[in-house]
Amino acid sequence: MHTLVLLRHGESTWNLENRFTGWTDVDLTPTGVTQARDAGRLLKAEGFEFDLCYTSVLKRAIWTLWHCLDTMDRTWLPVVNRWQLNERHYGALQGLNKADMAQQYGDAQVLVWRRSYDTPPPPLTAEDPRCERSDPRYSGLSTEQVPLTECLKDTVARVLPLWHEELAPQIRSGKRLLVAAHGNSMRALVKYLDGISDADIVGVNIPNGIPLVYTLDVDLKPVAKRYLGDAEAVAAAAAAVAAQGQARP
Ligand SMILES: O=C(O)[C@@H](CO)OP(=O)(O)O
Repeated sequence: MHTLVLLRHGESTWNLENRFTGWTDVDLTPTGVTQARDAGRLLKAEGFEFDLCYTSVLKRAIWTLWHCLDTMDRTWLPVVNRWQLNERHYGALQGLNKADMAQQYGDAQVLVWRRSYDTPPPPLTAEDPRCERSDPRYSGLSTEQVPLTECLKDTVARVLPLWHEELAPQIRSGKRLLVAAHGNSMRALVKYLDGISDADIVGVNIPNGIPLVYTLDVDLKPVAKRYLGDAEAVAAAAAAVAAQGQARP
């Protein structure tokens, strides 16, 4: 048996402002820092140990991992940053308010943009100042690898090769992994691990800063899965994420 822990970043400044974020590199809020440290406390209290950590190249996930590890007194653990763990690219919606968009286009359209498997939001243009193609952290990628928008299917197409080529072999070799990532890069991985259909993934929302623990068999098939902490609080936090895409009453 293997243990894998996934952790969505704590609340970010744009989570608080209810703005589509995607590849925009925004910071944690004080609440987000507290959530990350609480995640570390929960993991430590249950005696979790890790050999290797993975995160994205976006600071809300990086800081979440650092705060979590600091709370566990494990800042010395090796950390690998991979752009493939970045949040799904939100295209031309990046920076816009989710409730405003629901007011303008309707809750159903915003749900399609946020949660459908294969409908991407409208793309950025390459000339848009929000476009990340000239960002030095992506200088090793081809132009096409830096997306102008993504649906979840596109995110799956970059997360799964990382899973098969790096994460899964590390786990098989006996390493205990902690992966700090984002709502939709985690949904991509959860969809694969749990065999969730394209239709059912629409209803899956990942709360901020709560460790999700998988027990995997020798073939890396999940035999158990649980969020740490109070189950009602976890459900309420996931429901709050789902509600972010609704127009204000
Ligand atoms: O804006 C985003 O990048 C993501 C995560 O915060 O939002 P959503 O939950 O709408 O996919």
